[in-house]
Amino acid sequence: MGSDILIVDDETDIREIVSGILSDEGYGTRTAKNSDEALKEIEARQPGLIFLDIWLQGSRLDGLQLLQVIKDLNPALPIVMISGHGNIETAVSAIKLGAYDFIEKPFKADRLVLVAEHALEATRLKREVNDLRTRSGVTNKIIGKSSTINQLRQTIDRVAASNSRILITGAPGVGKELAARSIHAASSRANGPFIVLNAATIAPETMEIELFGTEGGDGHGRKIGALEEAHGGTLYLDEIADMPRETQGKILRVLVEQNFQRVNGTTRVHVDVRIISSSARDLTAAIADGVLREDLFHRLSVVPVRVPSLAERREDIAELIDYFMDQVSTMTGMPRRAIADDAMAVLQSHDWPGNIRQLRNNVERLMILAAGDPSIPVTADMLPSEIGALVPAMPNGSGGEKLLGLPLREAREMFEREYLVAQINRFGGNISRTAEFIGMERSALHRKLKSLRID
Ligand SMILES: Nc1ncnc2c1ncn2[C@@H]1O[C@H](COP(=O)(O)OP(=O)(O)OP(=O)(O)O)[C@@H](O)[C@H]1O
Repeated sequence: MGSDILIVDDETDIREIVSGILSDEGYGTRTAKNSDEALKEIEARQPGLIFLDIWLQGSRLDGLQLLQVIKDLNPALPIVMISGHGNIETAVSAIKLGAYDFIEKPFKADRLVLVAEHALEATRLKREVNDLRTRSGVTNKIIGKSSTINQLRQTIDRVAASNSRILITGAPGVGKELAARSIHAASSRANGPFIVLNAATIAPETMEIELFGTEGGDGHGRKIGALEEAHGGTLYLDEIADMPRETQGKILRVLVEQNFQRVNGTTRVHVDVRIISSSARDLTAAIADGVLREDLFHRLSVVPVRVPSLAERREDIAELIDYFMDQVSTMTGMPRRAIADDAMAVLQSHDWPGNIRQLRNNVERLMILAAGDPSIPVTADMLPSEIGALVPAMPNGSGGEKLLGLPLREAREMFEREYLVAQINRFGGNISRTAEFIGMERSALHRKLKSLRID
């Protein structure tokens, strides 16, 4: 059976006709003659789509009022208004209130079916996009409560409102693109496109086609470039210093003139695009080396924004891990794992040269590889070696991960125990030789071994 459609109209004929046409198409239908019946049906089970008469005579709420109540209950539920001949203005106000579309009486069966199909399809796509966003982690949520990340949030809010060009700097994987997306989402261009062009991943010879598009020829078909696609929105130019110098000159012209020519084109294309650029490189050095044009740098960097590295905000690590666990779990269905104190201590003291991206990858790897019962917390020795390797190893060759989860006194005892056992073994159990080597009196070593409970 197709989706479940609720038809709300005070006229019996209309209810029957609409319901008949839609059930012939394979949809499940229900009907209601007034607002209370409609709300009861929605309460019993949420329909996939509602056809709603604008007037709804003899009803406690008229069509427009009911529309508002339903939209408050569930903003995502699509509603198509049924409008009488001559009240198009009301139908238009219904659309402003959130209705998906309207059909005007008398209507043709084809038109009714088409509108139903479109409304259901649009809702399905919206749901799918949301779902994919959550699964792929492409959300605009900036996680963290550290003062450095709060400062970044404030800067984003401040710069979003202006239309100025922004240059975002920060180490690889710190969240520069996420910051750019957040700026776009908080700006007046939020409903326009956000287009990403990563100069580091595009071959220099195709850069201009990607950026400006082409009229075709030269073995390429016609193609719209990123600048044109971003019209009315934001273009994010990632790794700006990786652009060929010649292209940099052309970008500079676009910034000055707000228009450009497609490759092999003859006319100029006018665009309204906000440019946010970024780089993980030291741009002063890139300018000195002649890699980045200084004039372009100044044009792009009207407002500089720096995203702090993860090592500058270690207090956010626990919350980030929690967030990524949720994300990976939604994405893959794998259960979340609790992190034991010693493992958390290692994760928080790691340097994270790949920043948040590396942390996210490691959380994912951990969830895939941490063997055993999912209800057992992940301990330090279960962490990927990439992270554990930076922790000093213990004398017995095992990783020293556990040490970091302990207070100094216990950590020292643990180390001394492992150290002494290894030395005694090295000297074949000979306490005198061990004492001599480690620089202790024989009697002191005996006392030490006793206090550490080493036989
Ligand atoms: N504060 C944060 N909260 C939640 N997720 C974050 C945060 N910062 C970054 N991420 C996530 O980390 C990953 C890397 O972020 P992003 O791609 O924005 O980094 P980048 O600095 O642009 O990287 P590159 O230097 O490689 O271009 C993304 O999955 C992003 O969603």
